[in-house]
Amino acid sequence: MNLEALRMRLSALDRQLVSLIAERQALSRQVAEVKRSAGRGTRDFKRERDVIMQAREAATSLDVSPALVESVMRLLIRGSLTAQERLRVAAGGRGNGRTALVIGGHGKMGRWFSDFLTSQGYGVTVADPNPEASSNPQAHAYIADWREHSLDVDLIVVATPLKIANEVLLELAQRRPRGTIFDLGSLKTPLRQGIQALQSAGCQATSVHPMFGPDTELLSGRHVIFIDLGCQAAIDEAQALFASTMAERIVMSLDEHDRLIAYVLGLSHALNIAFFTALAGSGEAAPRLAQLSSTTYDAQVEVAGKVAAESPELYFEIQSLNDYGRESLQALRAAVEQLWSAVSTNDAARFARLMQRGREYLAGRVREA
Ligand SMILES: O=C(O)C(=O)C[C@]1(C(=O)O)C=C[C@@H](O)C=C1
Repeated sequence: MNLEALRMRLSALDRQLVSLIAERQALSRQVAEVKRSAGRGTRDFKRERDVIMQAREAATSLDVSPALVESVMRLLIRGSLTAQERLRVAAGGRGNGRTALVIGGHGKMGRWFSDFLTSQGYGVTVADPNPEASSNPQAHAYIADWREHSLDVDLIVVATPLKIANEVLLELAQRRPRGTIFDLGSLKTPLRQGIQALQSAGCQATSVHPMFGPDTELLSGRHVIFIDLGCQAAIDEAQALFASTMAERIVMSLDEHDRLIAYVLGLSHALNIAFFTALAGSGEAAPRLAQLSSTTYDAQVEVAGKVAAESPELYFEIQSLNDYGRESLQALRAAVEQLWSAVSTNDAARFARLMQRGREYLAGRVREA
C-alpha cells in the first residue's frame, strides 16, 4: 500500500475512534443520571482504577504500550468527569429564580464566575467598565457602572482587580445590600478594611478564593477557600454554590489565608520569575539552551512560560500587597544562600542534607495526580 492509501485508512480509523469517544461520553452522561438519582457521588476512584487496569490488560494482550493506553483512558475519564460535573451543577439548580451581580464580570475570573452562576440558573448581571470581553453576551445582562445598579440581588460577587476591590467593598458596606457578598481576591489582607466595613454594616459577607485559573473546566482535585468573617449564613451560601462540584472546600481565617498563600502562590511565582530572569540574563547561553532539553529543564520551562504569560499587575500585587509576602521571599533568598554556600565551599555533605530534607518534606505531601 502506498503512503496515500495508508493515510486514508488511518483517517478512517480516526473517525471511528472519535465516534467511539462520542458514544462513551453519551453513556457516561447516562451513568451520571443514574448515580445522581441513586444519591451517589460523581467520582468513583475504585471504578476508575478498574477501568484503567482493564485497559492496560487489554493493551498488553494486543501488544500495545499499556502506558499509552492508560494515558488515553485517563483523558477519557477526565472528559466524563467534566461532562458529569456540568450536568450536576446544572441539575443542582441552586440559582433558579435567583439573581446575582458580578462586579468586574468581564475580567478573567469574573467571566468564569458569571458562566458558573448562569449554569446554575442564576439571572446574572455583569457590571464592568469594559463593554467587550463577555464570554457569553446573550446569557448575562450588562451594566457599565455597578454604582447605578439597585443591588437588589441575592448574590454580589466582587471580581475586580485587588486594588479596586477594597474600594468596592467599602462602598458596598455603605449601601448595605440584602444579598450575600463575597470577593474573589487572591489575597485578603489588602481587603481587610473593606471586609471589616461589610462586617460592621451587618452585611452577609464572606470572602472566597477559587484556587484555579479561569480556563479550568473540571473542579475535581481543585480547592476553593472560604474566609470565615463570622457570618455562617454567608459561608453556607457561598459553599452551596460549589456543593454539586467535586472541588474541595476549605474554611480558614483571613490571616491564615494570606500566610499560606505567600507560599502557595507567592513563593512558586517568585521561584519561576527568578528562574526565567536568570535564564534571560544568561547572555550567550540563552539561545543555545533553547536547542537543548532535559526532563527537569523542560518541565520547569513549561511552568515558567505560563508564569511569564500572566498579568504583571496581578503578579506584582500578589508579591507586594500581602502582609505576609516578605516572609516567603526571604525564605527563597535564604534557600538560595544555603545552596550557594554548600556549592561554593565544596561541601557535598551539606548539599546532600539539603536534598535529603527536601525528599523527606515532599514525601509527606505528594498527592495523587
Ligand atoms: O463508572 C462511572 O461511575 C462513571 O462515571 C464513568 C467513569 C469513566 O469514564 O469510566 C467516569 C468517572 C468515574 O469516576 C468512574 C468512571
